[in-house]
Amino acid sequence: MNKELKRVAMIAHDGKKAEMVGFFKDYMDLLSGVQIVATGTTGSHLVKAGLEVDCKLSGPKGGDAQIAAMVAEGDVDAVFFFRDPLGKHPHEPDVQMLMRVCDLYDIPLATNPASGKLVMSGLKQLVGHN
Ligand SMILES: O=C(CO)COP(=O)(O)O
Repeated sequence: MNKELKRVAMIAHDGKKAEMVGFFKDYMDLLSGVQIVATGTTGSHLVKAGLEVDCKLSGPKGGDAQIAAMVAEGDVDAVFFFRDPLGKHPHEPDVQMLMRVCDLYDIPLATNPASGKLVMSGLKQLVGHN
């Protein structure tokens, strides 16, 4: 089945940012022409790695909430949110809200690189990408 892949969201807690940048370098081909939205600091790392990114606010300052709103409005096709299960996050309610909204609207949500790989391979099939 061929479907247009318009926009994906990328978010990583501090302990996972380097892993996220490495992860996405493997999917540059698939992502060419796909809009990327990210929380502020994650986005700045991805920009440094050569991606074009719509950077929202930093997560603790409302970035997760901004991306949740985009998901609710049907503007995001998949969310890659590499969470740090060992960290404490002052904006944990926003984190939970983003994940809840993904579940509510049945939007693929990968919270670690292993599930990220599976979502990416699903997206490849969806868009008929080799
Ligand atoms: O806190 C985050 C996700 O909850 C990520 O935010 P930053 O990308 O701004 O660090």
